[in-house]
Amino acid sequence: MTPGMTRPALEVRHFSHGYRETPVLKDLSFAVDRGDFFILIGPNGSGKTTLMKALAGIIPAAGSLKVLGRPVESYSRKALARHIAWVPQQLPLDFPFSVREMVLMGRAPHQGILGFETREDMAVAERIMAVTDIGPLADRKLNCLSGGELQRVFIAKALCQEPDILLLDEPTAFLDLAHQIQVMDLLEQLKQERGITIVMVSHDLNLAAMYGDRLLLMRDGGILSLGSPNAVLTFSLLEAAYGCVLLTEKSPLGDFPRVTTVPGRIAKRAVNRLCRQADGLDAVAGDPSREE
Ligand SMILES: Nc1ncnc2c1ncn2[C@@H]1O[C@H](COP(=O)(O)OP(=O)(O)OP(=O)(O)O)[C@@H](O)[C@H]1O
Repeated sequence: MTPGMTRPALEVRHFSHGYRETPVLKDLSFAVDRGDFFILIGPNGSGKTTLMKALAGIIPAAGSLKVLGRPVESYSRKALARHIAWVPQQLPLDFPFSVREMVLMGRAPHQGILGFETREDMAVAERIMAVTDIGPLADRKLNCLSGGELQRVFIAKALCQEPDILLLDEPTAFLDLAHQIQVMDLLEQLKQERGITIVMVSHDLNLAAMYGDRLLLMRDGGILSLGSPNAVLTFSLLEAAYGCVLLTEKSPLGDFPRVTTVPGRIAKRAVNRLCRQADGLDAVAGDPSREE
């Protein structure tokens, strides 16, 4: 076994970051195991993107970060890019490049000083464009693509880096349902067949439940919970994080939870019904006019 294979992919110790005076990441410590599908969840503004940017080295953070057992500072920029690839949430639209050119840019960390593409670089790019379903778009300019197509191009560019660790900020945000599953299946396949560690942000708790090995639930710049989907996606933790009622139950698809959003009017009716039951007024059950 290669030295360092047993070390976590990422080790975060006492990570803190603030924008101006406001603390956004508050002393976070955790590790991501190699080959894990690790998903960050949490409400808007809880610090998920900031944490991902700090892991990707885009913004500084106080504390320490080890990548594959080595301090992140010990890597050159190019060496780090051979280990970690990053797909941001906000994708640049204004590049005057074709899809193929953009995907090939992912090969840069593997190229020599002159940056010429080899036959192998071209073959890797073509293979990855095929698996990400963007082959037919190869000659289109980026500014002529839909949001979902652009998202798949940037995922393909990151995969072209052939990284050990893939960081993705809401990679399914602009995708239709079929492409959401296609991208998540592809990430799962990369994890299973190549041992790639996947760290991603998602607002989709059901995708997180179905694909995640471990979930990190953030609230207000801190870690509210870290563990398996069954441990993290509980009624009380989700209510504490999101401040709304979410129905959690065992999924009919496997040993993971299914989370259903509950509209306010239905939550209110359910609470009213429970209150009436507690008061011994069950006779009104079934009379919708009494449920409001
Ligand atoms: N460049 C910035 N300057 C100042 N404050 C920022 C900046 N970027 C983010 N913030 C603030 O930091 C906090 C965390 O933002 P962040 O984008 O990390 O949250 P998030 O959990 O990813 O949110 P979302 O789910 O909405 O994408 C928010 O209060 C946000 O307003």
